[in-house]
Amino acid sequence: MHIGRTTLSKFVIEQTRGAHSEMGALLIDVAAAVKTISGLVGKGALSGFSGSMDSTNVQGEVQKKLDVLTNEAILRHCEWGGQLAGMASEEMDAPYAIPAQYPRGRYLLIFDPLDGSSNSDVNVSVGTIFSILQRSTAGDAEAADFLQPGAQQIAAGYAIYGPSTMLVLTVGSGTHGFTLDRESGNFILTHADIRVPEATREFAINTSNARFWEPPVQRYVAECQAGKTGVRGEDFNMRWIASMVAEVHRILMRGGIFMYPKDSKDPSRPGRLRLLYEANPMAMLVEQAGGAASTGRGRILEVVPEALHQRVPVILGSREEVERVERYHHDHDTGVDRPYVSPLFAERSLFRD
Ligand SMILES: O=P(O)(O)OC[C@H]1O[C@](O)(COP(=O)(O)O)[C@@H](O)[C@@H]1O
Ligand SMILES: [Mg+2]
Ligand SMILES: [Mg+2]
Repeated sequence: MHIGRTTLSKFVIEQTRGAHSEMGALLIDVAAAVKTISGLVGKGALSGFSGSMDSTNVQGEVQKKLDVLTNEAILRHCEWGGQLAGMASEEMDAPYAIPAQYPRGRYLLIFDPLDGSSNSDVNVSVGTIFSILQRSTAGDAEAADFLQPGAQQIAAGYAIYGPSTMLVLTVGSGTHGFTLDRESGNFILTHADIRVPEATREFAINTSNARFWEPPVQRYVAECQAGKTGVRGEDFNMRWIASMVAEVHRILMRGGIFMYPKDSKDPSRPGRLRLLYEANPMAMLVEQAGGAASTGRGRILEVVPEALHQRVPVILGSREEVERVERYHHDHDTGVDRPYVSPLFAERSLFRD
């Protein structure tokens, strides 16, 4: 495909020809919503929408004004087109029913309208994540219709609102990036067939949670930190933006591993990130780009969902690194590995003679 002048509309019409031709129109509506959100987010403090609301969402998180506005933007752009049986989002307790006056279709759209929203007031990249599933029959969707393993996604993508706005998309045949041309208003294919480098030396994890991690993750991170002096024999670099979209985008561009693993901080939660509208779409994008996405104990895309807002451990990125972390989980679960000993307490450390 000729890079430079292929627009998103042209691309999706070509790629969804046949069984999923109606989905092309839905993706074009999603892209229109992304453009609206890009404008809103890009105004920054001038929009008058900085800061938090008095409300919390279903996960008990204080909603930002932008969480609510971006959610509305996607609902309004996508509800009328006739492709959808329903929508669900991080910001709504239950699925959104398509208003009676609009036609229905067989697709389900589930999204995180503003990912990394804690960053929106500090002018750091945020994003939108979305996943498209299908219902076997047309009609109004219920929550149970969304509870499908990620392997059944028909399409997935994210938008990143950074110095440039990009929409990164898969319809099951590779992962492709489009950059918003602000002059023409078109998304132009600028990153065809993105490939995640297999081996890398960059990791991303919120180390403030280190004491709550399981031993396999403590082992992996300790080995990265030990660098040249440890078993890896090489120095690693670390990044943490606190915006999953920005982390995944960096990994798609230059490799690395991103982890929000299982931890014991809140025993009622098996992880921080949400399966259906954060982990699954990102897992599909990363796998389609040749990377891997795991809970540490299995492929994310094979997790059978039990609830709309279910959380899941996430370890994704360059294949070799993800497989190593999986191996450490396996070693731990089967008792093969030695217990992790903090360097502070190891032989000839601060606390030993
Ligand atoms: O506060 P932490 O632990 O750094 O969490 C950051 C994580 O939370 C998230 O911001 C959650 O997304 P939301 O902003 O959509 O709730 C992820 O993007 C990111 O990986
Ligand atoms: Mg999010
Ligand atoms: Mg969000």
